[in-house]
Amino acid sequence: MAPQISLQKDKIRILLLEGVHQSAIDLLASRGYTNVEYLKTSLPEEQLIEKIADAHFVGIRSRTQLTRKVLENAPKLIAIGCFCIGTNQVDLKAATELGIAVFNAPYSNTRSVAELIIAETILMLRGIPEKNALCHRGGWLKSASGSYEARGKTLGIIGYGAIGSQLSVMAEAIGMRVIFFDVVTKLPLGNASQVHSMDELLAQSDVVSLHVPELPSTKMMIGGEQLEKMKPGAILLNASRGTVVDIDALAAALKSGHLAGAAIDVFPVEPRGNDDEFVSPLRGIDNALLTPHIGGSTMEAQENIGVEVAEKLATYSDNGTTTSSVNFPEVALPGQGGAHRLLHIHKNVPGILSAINQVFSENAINISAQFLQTNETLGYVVIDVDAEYSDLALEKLKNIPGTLRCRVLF
Ligand SMILES: NC(=O)C1=CN([C@@H]2O[C@H](COP(=O)(O)OP(=O)(O)OC[C@H]3O[C@@H](n4cnc5c(N)ncnc54)[C@H](O)[C@@H]3O)[C@@H](O)[C@H]2O)C=CC1
Ligand SMILES: O=C(O)C(=O)COP(=O)(O)O
Repeated sequence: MAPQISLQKDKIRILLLEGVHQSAIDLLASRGYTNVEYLKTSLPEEQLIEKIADAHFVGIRSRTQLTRKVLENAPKLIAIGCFCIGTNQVDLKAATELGIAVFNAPYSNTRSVAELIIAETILMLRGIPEKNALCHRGGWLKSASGSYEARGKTLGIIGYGAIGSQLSVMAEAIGMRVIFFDVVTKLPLGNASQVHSMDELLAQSDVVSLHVPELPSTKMMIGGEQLEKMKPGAILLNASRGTVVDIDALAAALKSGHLAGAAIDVFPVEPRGNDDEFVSPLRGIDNALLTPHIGGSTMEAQENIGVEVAEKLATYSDNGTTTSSVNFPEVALPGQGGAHRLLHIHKNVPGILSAINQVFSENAINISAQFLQTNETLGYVVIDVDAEYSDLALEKLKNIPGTLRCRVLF
């Protein structure tokens, strides 16, 4: 039977992991949600299952793995807030099948990533990581050999989305030639141009920067073969996802000297928190500039993300609005006035809508407003009724076969 959720705000439990910004807690409090458990790290699966068992909302960043097993053990969960861009850490199929809405912050940290990549481009073209490491060991490598200006060099961007396209504009501003490869035809900004294959991009670029999401099609998209196709002395930058690059092949390409350097922000396996050890085949390679997944970690980005995602969760909780959800049909809902609002999330299969409408006609319940939106998998119906009928309607609605979640808002 689908879980019934209709609670006073102080009974709504919110679990926030991975040290999301204080702005999220403040926003939630300003909307009346104070029952928040706050952890600075992600949790391993078993501990997560324990914590999430009672949670109505969970907030995570890129590290917490919300697997099907975890979600199936979260009977009260209404929505997930990814306080970041990527949603690959969530089993979206499972979330959708379970009627759990997922939200993220698609833009708030994009500028931070693009700025970091510009900085790294310049540092890598000058061989700074290696020179810096030598200085720390008492060495002194004062030499122009292998050091270049960014001006006039070719930057190849793989994935020309929110980050890739901003990077394109910034790179042109320092005099770089920009080419990009994307699976979708994109409007090139400035003088950038789209190339038709990744091989073409790899063959032409002095610096290659990856800005694709983690998808089955992007996993290991840069392996030994692709690294081989890069120009000798080229530089690889990855601030997308660790699984996009074959890290062992990259270590080999750096050790052989085929690549001049790499700046890597994301790794196939990352520590859960700041107290855990970072293990990687790239450790100890001086011309690898390694950063602990901080592409989007600026005060500005984190504060904005905190507000943005907390706002989406609070609004979904308050009135059922799903605008910009990554897996739910999008509905922007007006206030409900004095009515009680029933939210019915169901499998998108034939017959459910008529079963829903039957509940109201058979029980002579007047509907004051009704909203419906579907996507391939889900149907989302919102029905406003007089307060006196909501308990009866809820009871009947949640027993309709195919119901995933049903709750009432007072
Ligand atoms: N290091 C960090 O802290 C951060 C990392 N990220 C990562 O960066 C990724 C990209 O972010 P956005 O630019 O905002 O995403 P986006 O969705 O705006 O752009 C991604 C682009 O990649 C393209 N793409 C997809 N598959 C491709 C393929 N096989 N080959 C070439 N292009 C392909 C898409 O068509 C799209 O244009 C995020 O998904 C996230 O994983 C995002 C923010 C911070
Ligand atoms: O926004 C993203 O996708 C990121 O990778 C940033 O992740 P984070 O919030 O820093 O764990």
